[in-house]
Order: sequence, then C-alpha cells, then structure tokens
Amino acid sequence: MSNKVGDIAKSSETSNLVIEINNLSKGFDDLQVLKNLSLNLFNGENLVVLGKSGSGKSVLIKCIVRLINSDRGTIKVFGKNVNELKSKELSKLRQKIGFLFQSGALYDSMTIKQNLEFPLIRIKKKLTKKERDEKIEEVLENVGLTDTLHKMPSELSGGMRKRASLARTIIVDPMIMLYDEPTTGLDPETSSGISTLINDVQKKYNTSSIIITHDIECARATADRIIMLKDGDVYMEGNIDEFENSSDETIQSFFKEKP
Ligand SMILES: Nc1ncnc2c1ncn2[C@@H]1O[C@H](COP(=O)(O)OP(=O)(O)OP(=O)(O)O)[C@@H](O)[C@H]1O
Repeated sequence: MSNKVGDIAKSSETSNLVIEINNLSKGFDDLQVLKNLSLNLFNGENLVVLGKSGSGKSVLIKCIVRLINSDRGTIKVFGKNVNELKSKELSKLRQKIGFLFQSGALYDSMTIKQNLEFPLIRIKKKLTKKERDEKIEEVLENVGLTDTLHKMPSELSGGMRKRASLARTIIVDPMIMLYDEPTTGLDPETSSGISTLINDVQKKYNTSSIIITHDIECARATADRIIMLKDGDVYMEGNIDEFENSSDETIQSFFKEKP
C-alpha cells in the first residue's frame, strides 16, 4: 500500500506550503479563542508564535493535529484537509508531525533507551533491533545525551529531560515539529542550548516547525518568521527586528514585559 502522506508531502513540495490554515475559528462555550485565523507554514522554516497567556497558541497547534476539533475554517497539512481525514489517514499524518509539549513526553517508568525504543517499534516497524539501537545512539548523540541510555527520566535535569523528549520526538523522522513552550522553566543557559538544538533539528532533519514561546531569546535564536496572536487572530507578522523596532503599543508592551 502506498504511503498516502508521503505522496502528499512530495506533491506539496512544489508549492512549498506545508501547513495552510484559512479562516480558522475555535471556541469553548462562551469563549471564542480563535477567530477567522489564517496562517501558512512554509517548507523548512521555523515559525515562532508569540502571544499573551490564553491567546490561543496551544489551541492553534492542537487544532492542526486535530487533538482539538475546530469549529470553522480549513487546515491543510501537506495539502490534506485534516478535518476531513478518516482516523487511519489522520494517524498516518500524525506520524509525520512531532510534538514537543511543555510537559515533555517521557514515560517515567521506562529508561531513556526504552522511551526512545517505544515509538520506533510502533512506527518504524521494519527496523531490526540493531538498526533501532543505532538510531537511538545517533539521536541521543544529536541531542548531546549519549551517557543517559540506561538512566530513568527522574535521574535527569529539566534541560536533559527536554532534550530526551526531543530525541524521542525526532527519532521517527517527523517532517513538521510543533514545539509548545520548549524553554519554559529552564535557566537561560539551558534554554539557549534548547534553542540551538531546535535549529540543529531544522538543519539536520529539514523539518518545518512551529515554535510557541514566551521566551524572546528563544524567538531571537530560532525564528525565521514570527507571528503574534491577539484577539483570536494574527495581530502582527514579521521578523525579530520588525517586532523589536515596532512602535505598536501592544507589541512594545509584550517585549518590554520580558526580561
Ligand atoms: N479543552 C479546553 N476546554 C475549554 N477551554 C479551553 C480548552 N483548551 C483551552 N481552553 C481555553 O482557551 C484559551 C486559550 O488557551 P491556550 O492554551 O491556547 O492559550 P495559550 O496562548 O497557549 O496560553 P499559555 O501561553 O498560557 O500557554 C484559554 O482561555 C483556555 O482556558
């Protein structure tokens, strides 16, 4: 059977569009979180999404992978409308998308090796044990964690756990990465290491990424393009210089609040 998502990915490469969102709306009861939001993610770029707490950043990326169903509008990933996909097609598409959630994604009762083996066994079914071991070593090396193979997540620092979660996400070769607050709770030096890693992943695996962050340093280090969400829609789009030099009060106050 052909890999539909792979085929779609190939055909959409010509347009250079990886994610195309048009007039997306999502609310919960009386709360309208996203209102007619339109947004594109282009092949190979790091798109940073800024916005105050509660502005709908996480809801946006959850709608993209249909962890949350949107109310109106279209979301196309590799040219496919995610809201119209049958569950089998949706899970195939999700295999091409890596999420790094705020809380990380490690199983506490498994060693780092077992944590990395788990998605490989599930998704890369054809790999032999030797190939799996090699892949685990390669990915751990890429995130600078070669000595943690037999450690439990509880034995790692917060920054190391983030790296291990990232390793667990990239091990199945995602084409799109969705990072939700990748540096939250980390000290500046560790945060800077994670930002570097995000760029390394982009280069090495040619991923297209959406990075939700409050961390201006992370935005500065990783963004090819930035959008700010406000009132459920894209309030401003530009590069870091355009944001930092903006005379708009909302933008200024957002940047001033940050250390
Ligand atoms: N499943 C849900 N049910 C009801 N309300 C929700 C749900 N998910 C999110 N919300 C609400 O939607 C709004 C936007 O939430 P979201 O998590 O997207 O914000 P955010 O911009 O990511 O904020 P933060 O920066 O604090 O993480 C919030 O008011 C939140 O309470």
